Parts: sequence; structure tokens; C-alpha cells
Amino acid sequence: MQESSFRILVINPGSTSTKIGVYDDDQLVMEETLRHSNEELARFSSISDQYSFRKGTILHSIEQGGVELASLNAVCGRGGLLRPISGGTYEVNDVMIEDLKNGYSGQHASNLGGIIANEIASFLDIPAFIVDPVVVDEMHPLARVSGFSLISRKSIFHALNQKAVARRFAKQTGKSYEELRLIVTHMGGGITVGAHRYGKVIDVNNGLHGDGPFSPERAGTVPSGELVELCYSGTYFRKEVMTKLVGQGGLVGYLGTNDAVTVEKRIQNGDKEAEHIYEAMAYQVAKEIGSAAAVLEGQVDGIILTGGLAYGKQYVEMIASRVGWIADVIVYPGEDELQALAEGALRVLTGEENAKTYPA
Ligand SMILES: Nc1ncnc2c1ncn2[C@@H]1O[C@H](COP(=O)(O)OP(=O)(O)OP(=O)(O)O)[C@@H](O)[C@H]1O
Ligand SMILES: CCCC(=O)O
Repeated sequence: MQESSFRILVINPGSTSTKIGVYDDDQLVMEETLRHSNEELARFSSISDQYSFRKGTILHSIEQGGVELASLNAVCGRGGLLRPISGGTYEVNDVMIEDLKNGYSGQHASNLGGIIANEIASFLDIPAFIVDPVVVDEMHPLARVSGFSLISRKSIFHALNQKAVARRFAKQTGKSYEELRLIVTHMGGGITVGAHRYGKVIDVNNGLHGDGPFSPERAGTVPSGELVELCYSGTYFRKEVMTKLVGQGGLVGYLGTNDAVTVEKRIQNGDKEAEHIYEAMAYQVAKEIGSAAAVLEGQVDGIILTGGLAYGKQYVEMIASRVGWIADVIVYPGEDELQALAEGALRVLTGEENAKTYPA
């Protein structure tokens, strides 16, 4: 049996769970989803305060899984709301840790990925990395112009999974990611549609802060004049409006659930409102894909649909029927962010790529 060259621990913290994996090169050795109850997390006043609790659960799980800490060669975490940076694998450094702790571009569970990876790696004296954080910013200058001079458009999206599936598609077609023009649509709790041109995401909706299609939990773009009126109506506190846009927006706001499987069941049982809203979500995604096709000047090698919603056959069909004329639609349901983290670290460990230095 061939000896493994590199053993990598990967860490993907989400709002209610921490997913971890141990890889020998790109082969999964152990995987676990550590769920955190509301009560457990309510003890902490900020996301960054959760790091030692989450680190403890990770170390416990690794031990239970029979993996020797000393056998690790690197630790790789999902990167968070850092300064805008180009895609790739970054070695964790002090500036990055400061930015993650302070939430340079905001608070997000993925901020903990780099912090915990660094803690574990420092103890073992091995390298710590992050790969394709949500702030990957490769936007074309034209894409930054919002039309309102006080606000620039920002790139905040599912960079890790979007780039991973784009690379997977490239491999399957015998091409390199850098040769292709792709539209990648990640559809999870948030939805982001990226125009990938030759390995760079030159335009994408800001999936976190109100831009693009509505999603299971987020409102996406809403008419700005009416939003301003609502904010100044005296009816809502700032926090309430923010929650209605992100967290309680989209499907939750209309139908009271963020679960597309429940929505599909309701449709099967004859719920016309659920059918209408679900179709509207597909319609908005298709419209965003149409915009990305214009960004790519109609030269599109494939439209990739990914994320949890891509499991929904009816939902995928509603999108494909509107955009299939642009290019072939490829469906990679779910996400494989742990694998993407391992592969990102491995590209550096094997010398295929150099680690980038944050915040260059
Ligand atoms: N088999 C399925 N059919 C239809 N929808 C599904 C299916 N499985 C999951 N989903 C839906 O996918 C959505 C969640 O997707 P996902 O798990 O990718 O989101 P997340 O990881 O919580 O958020 P994000 O991807 O934005 O980080 C939910 O609305 C869920 O109901
Ligand atoms: C859009 C950034 C990732 C997320 O949905 O939280």
C-alpha cells in the first residue's frame, strides 16, 4: 500500500455546526459534523469568543476518531470575512488572525476557521492555511460600480465551493479552470451566482448583504426606495430590518421555512402560495444567470448548479428550462467544502502552488 505523503486536518465552522475532516492527501480518513446547540453558543457574546469551545470539541472528536494529533502535517480552515483578496490558499499569519478576531468585514462563523486552524497548527509546529474565503474578490472594475456613488458593489460569496466545483468540471472535461468561462450558481441558505472567466470570478452577487436572487433565508435585492421608506417609518428597529433581510428573508419571510424539502412537500399537497414563491426563487436565479451570461459576452462553457437546493429536481428543472439555451446545465448537488479545503492545502504542500501571503 502506498504511504500517504500529507495528513491534513480541515475545519469548516458554520453557524450551528463545525464540520471537520482528516485527509491523507486528498483521501478522506475521518469526517464529522459537530453540532452546537443554541444554549451552548448563547454563552458567548461574539462569534470569535467561541473559538476555544469549538477547538475543544474538534480535538475531542479527533481523539475519539483515533487520529494522532502528532500525525498531522497541516491544518486548513475555512476563511472568513477578511479584507478583499484574490482566490487561492493563504498561510495564516498574525494580520489575518487580528482581522478574523476583529471581524474586519463583519462577523461570520467562518472567521473561526483560520483562528482554530492556527491554534492547533501552532501547538504542533505545522503550517495553517485558509482557502478561498467568502471575501475572495476578483471583480472586474465595471462590476464594482453600483450606480450610487456612496456604495460600491462587494464580492462576498461561496468562493470555496464555487471554485471547487468549477475545478471539478474542468477536470471532468479535460481542461484547466483557467481556460473556461463558467457560470457557477451556489444555492444554499444563501444564493450566489458567479461569472468565472479564465479562473477569476469577475462578477458575483453579494450573497450576505442584500444583492441578487432571494434565497431560503435572505431577501437578496429589494427595491431600494421602498426599503428606505420602511427603515424610516418608525415601525422597525435597525436589527429587525436586518434580520428580515438576512436570516428571516426569502423563503422564511414568505413561507415560514428555510427548508426547500418542506416547501416541495407543501407544493405536492396543493399549496399554491408555496408553488408561486418557489418558482419565483428559481425565476430570480435564472435572471441572475442571464446577467452573468451577458458579463461573459455569451461565451459560456457551462452553467453549474450546486449547493443543497440543487438536490431538488423540480427546482433545478425550473431554472434549467429558462437558461438551458445559454449553455449546458451541469448539476453538482450539495457542497464538498471539506474536500476543497484539503485540496487547497495539498496544492501548496505538494508545491503545485505557492501559498499566498495575506493581505497581498
Ligand atoms: N433533497 C433536497 N431537495 C431539495 N432541497 C434540498 C434537499 N436537500 C437540501 N435541500 C435544501 O438546501 C438548502 C440548504 O442548502 P445547504 O445545505 O447548501 O445550505 P447551508 O450550507 O446551510 O448554507 P450555505 O450553502 O449558504 O452556506 C435548504 O433549503 C434545504 O432544504
Ligand atoms: C455568501 C457567503 C456565504 C454564506 O452564505 O454565508
